[in-house]
Amino acid sequence: MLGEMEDRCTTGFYNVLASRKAEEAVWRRYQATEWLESVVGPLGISNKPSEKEFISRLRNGLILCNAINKVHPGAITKVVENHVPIQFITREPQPLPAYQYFENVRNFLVAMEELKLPAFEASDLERDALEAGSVAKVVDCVLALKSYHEHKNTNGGNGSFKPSRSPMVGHNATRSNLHGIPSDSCRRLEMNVSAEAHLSGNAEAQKLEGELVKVLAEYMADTKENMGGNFLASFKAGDVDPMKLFGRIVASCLKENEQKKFPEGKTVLRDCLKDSSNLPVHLEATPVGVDISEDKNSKCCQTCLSKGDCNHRRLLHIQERELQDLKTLWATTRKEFEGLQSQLQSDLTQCGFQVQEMASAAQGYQRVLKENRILYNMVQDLKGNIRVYCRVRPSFTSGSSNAVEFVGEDGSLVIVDPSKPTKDGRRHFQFNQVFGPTATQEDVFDQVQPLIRSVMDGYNVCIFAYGQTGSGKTYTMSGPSGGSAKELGINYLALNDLFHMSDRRKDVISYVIRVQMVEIYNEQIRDLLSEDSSSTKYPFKLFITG
Ligand SMILES: Nc1ncnc2c1ncn2[C@@H]1O[C@H](COP(=O)(O)OP(=O)(O)OP(=O)(O)O)[C@@H](O)[C@H]1O
Repeated sequence: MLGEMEDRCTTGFYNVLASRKAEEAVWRRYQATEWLESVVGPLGISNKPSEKEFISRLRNGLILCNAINKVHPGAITKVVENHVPIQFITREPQPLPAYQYFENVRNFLVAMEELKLPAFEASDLERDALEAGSVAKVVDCVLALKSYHEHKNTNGGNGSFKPSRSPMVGHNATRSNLHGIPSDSCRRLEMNVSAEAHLSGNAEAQKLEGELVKVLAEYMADTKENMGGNFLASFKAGDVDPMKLFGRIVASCLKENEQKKFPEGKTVLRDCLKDSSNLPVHLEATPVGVDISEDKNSKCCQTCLSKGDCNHRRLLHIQERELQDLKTLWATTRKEFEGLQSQLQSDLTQCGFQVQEMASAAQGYQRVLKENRILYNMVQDLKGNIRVYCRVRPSFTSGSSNAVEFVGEDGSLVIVDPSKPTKDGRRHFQFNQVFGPTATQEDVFDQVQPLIRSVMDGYNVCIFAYGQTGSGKTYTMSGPSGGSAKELGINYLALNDLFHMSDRRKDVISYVIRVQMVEIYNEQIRDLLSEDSSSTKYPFKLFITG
């Protein structure tokens, strides 16, 4: 029966504290938000934020750094800014890259350490770390900074400052079975929390002790049917040792699962009860979350522990956490770097393939071009190395008898001597092609244009006009003087073509074009471009006319 009562008593006590802790945690979070806004301006979240909102907003460390710099100017010299205007910050802002906000958070934690103010672990700000206690640690830290700020403002920074700790105990706020204790007891446990924040450590402890006594007394009174005369008599007879009973109650508080959330508990209790021979045996035997044996060799730590606190141990713990955070960050960064490296590698390989493809395509193009050129000039050869065309000039006098009797498409021409209309007066000629009196300059050039391309491919070509005076040589080769663009002769059209082709191929080959103009007259060759009229230079390339 006593065991059952102990269990109910313990459960009820926990539930009251859990309920109170939850209320306190909310109130403290609002207090922290309000103070931060008063120091750094609007945070862009509601003034009564949820745990998630609160932590999300502090995650990049910017607000924390700015706040500590306001409280203690110069505490952090370099703050990594996030240039997102406050009005654009959503409830779930885009986080900075991990390494950037880690720098802010780390600088803030170091600055808090230097001010000897309670800090938290960087991992408490992680997105997934919203577990019991992690937000409370951040809130505690902000409120400690707030208290320090107020201390500085009131005392001008004189006198030592002792941050007041959260009055909460490490217990799971979600614990159920709230019905295990009368509801009016719960109500009576509600405290004026704003007044409590100003209580000293001793007064706070005394008040908590008073509340504990009240709860236990009320609970025992409410369960008087279990408190029969035998139980009270056993107290009187000394069968029940009150110290042992209390020890058992406390030991139940420190069950292994609770130890994880309140690892300092055993150390504190050991120190409290070390002079007592009534320390329950099973409390000694209960495994705890923190192994204090590691301190056995350190006299310094033993001394510290005897005072109830060990800064070295706390620092070691913080540094271990930070080391763990750094390891995680390092692993993430290495993974990102490896990803980038393999991406770059595959991009380079891809690039290499594309260059290879382009090179082989260019090679193929050159090969095809060469084949094409060979075939093209072969066709020109097949058409005949020497080609003779005939152009019939239109008659100047209308009505005069025409000597041209027939012009065939196959290049045949029949001439009739008007003075000999018999068979003897008819002469037949065969050319590559015959241009009739109506043929235009363009018709004639179409037939010789393919030869211009052969010139550009390195073949020698000669086009010249031959005929009696007034038959139209100059007209065909140069065009009439003062004529329109349509009447330009072969010389001009061929040169135009040469320059166009040279321009089109300029990326592949550079051409040098030279022009000579000579005249053969009375079997004398004369250079028409030479200033020396007696000059008889005559190696020519393109054409002659005269
Ligand atoms: N196809 C043609 N259509 C119209 N007019 C032409 C044509 N061929 C020649 N003529 C005209 O005939 C005349 C004589 O032509 P052109 O001067 O070209 O002869 P030519 O053979 O160069 O003579 P020469 O040997 O004396 O220099 C010119 O007035 C020219 O304009």
